[in-house]
Amino acid sequence: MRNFDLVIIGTGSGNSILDPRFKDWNVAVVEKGTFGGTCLNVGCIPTKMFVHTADLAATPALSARLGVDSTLDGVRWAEIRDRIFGRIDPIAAGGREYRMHHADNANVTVYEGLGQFTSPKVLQIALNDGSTETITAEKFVLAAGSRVVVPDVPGLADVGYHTSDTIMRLDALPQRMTILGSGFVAAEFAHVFSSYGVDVTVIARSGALLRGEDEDISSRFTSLASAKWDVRLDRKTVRAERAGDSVRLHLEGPSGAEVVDSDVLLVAVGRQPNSDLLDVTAGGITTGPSGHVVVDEYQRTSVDGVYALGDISSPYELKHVANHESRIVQHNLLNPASLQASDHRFVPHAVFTSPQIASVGLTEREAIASGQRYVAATQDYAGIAYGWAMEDTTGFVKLLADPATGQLIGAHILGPQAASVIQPLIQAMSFGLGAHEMARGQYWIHPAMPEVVENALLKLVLD
Ligand SMILES: Cc1cc2nc3c(=O)[nH]c(=O)nc-3n(C[C@H](O)[C@H](O)[C@H](O)COP(=O)(O)OP(=O)(O)OC[C@H]3O[C@@H](n4cnc5c(N)ncnc54)[C@H](O)[C@@H]3O)c2cc1C
Ligand SMILES: NC(=O)c1ccc[n+]([C@@H]2O[C@H](COP(=O)([O-])OP(=O)(O)OC[C@H]3O[C@@H](n4cnc5c(N)ncnc54)[C@H](O)[C@@H]3O)[C@@H](O)[C@H]2O)c1
Repeated sequence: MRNFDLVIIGTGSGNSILDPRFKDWNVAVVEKGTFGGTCLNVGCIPTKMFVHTADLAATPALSARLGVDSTLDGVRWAEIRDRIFGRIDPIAAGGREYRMHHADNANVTVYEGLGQFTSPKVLQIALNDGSTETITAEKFVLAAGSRVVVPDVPGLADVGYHTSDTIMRLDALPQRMTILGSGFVAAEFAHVFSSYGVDVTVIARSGALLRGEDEDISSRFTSLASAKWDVRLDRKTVRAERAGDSVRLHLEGPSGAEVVDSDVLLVAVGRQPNSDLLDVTAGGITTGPSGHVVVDEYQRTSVDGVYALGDISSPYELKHVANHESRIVQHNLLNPASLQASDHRFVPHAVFTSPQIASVGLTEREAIASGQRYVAATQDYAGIAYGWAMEDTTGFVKLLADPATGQLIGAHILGPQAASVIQPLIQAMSFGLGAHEMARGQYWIHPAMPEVVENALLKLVLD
């Protein structure tokens, strides 16, 4: 059994831990799939590259309203797909090559295969070449991420469905696509494929899309989406079958039984942590009810010397969180006498759909549930000069603040460039800048989009 100073399992954010400071450590990296993990290969990066082209494809339909007539002549799917993966795949391959063969990594052994704990700090690896190797180490980093959940719908396994892992590599654009689910992945791919001209049906279990968002955001988005896509709310999916060339879903909803036929079915009902694949229980590592590895503020698991980061331990399932935690684990490995804690106070997210959505801090529902005193203010994009230029009629910024201190406790945006417009609000919350101080303590470029934030801040009625 080979012994290491450090074993890292997973090459998503786990792969960023190693730098020259680890040159004297004997390190093993274990990866069962494509180097670089979810974000690079099947997540954030390719999806946003598709979203950018979808935004372009959607522009002619929007610009006629402003007196600029143009037409969408076509979407060259195969060319878009091959350009995107022609850029990403070599990055993944280059990362693998670097870790496996570059002189910088002379102290690193890469094992390509599935790692599973057999006892505390003992990992058995089923290598891709069919052999098995068992390794052990003083320290471990669990960075094995999460995977797509497939719901238990009778017939689903036999009809041929896609997930976010496969949908971006379709051979050709379908005419009709059904998306089962109503979260991040559903909202982003519905925008991508509908902008390319695909007829999209979205099936939601509950009465709203993106219902984890602030209620005002979720209800505005649900009504905008329902005008563009065939949105079926409050539906239970009871069965799936093939009907000729179509995938048929049998649903039950407010008006009884119905069927939806489409050429392609995308299943997007969430992700689950890979703690079971890794058999962390055999490694003595505690998991919570959701299967996430339990960590303390220093990213330490229940076993001394074993750290975890990213989707395997984080309910946020976001790349910027995995990256932050990876920096914390890196520091704590190198500085055991002065541990740093992760900062999860203000974790933002954005949904790159149309319109974009971005959020940080408490929703109004959460603020009410917390029992704390708060004030809220809303500013429409339509009320600022750049909103006039865009003739935007649906976007808004909603802020929540503590009236006693002036500190922001939540910010929610639906509208153009929401993911960028929200950044100064994240900064203010992270550094404790008061709402009115933020509004009046700096210039706001006129007439630019962030004026929507300035005006929302000024509307907050503080003590
Ligand atoms: C479609 C999609 C779009 C997304 N878009 C965004 C976005 O825009 N912004 C954002 O912040 N987040 C986004 N995310 C989420 C983001 O991709 C994840 O939060 C992030 O990649 C998690 O990183 P990680 O390092 O924890 O895990 P991963 O990147 O998943 O890495 C885990 C690695 O571990 C390997 N592994 C797993 N089990 C084992 C084992 N037993 N043995 C060996 N290797 C193993 C896996 O093969 C994988 O390579 C998106 C996710 C999806 C699916
Ligand atoms: N822009 C981003 O940051 C981004 C983009 C994509 C994904 N992600 C990450 O990936 C994770 C996974 O995304 P996702 O959209 O798959 O999950 P999600 O948790 O965002 O949404 C899943 C949705 O499916 C619904 N659902 C669950 N079971 C169902 C069933 N049996 N039938 C119908 N609906 C069902 C849920 O109610 C929920 O609305 C997200 O949590 C997110 O953190 C992030």
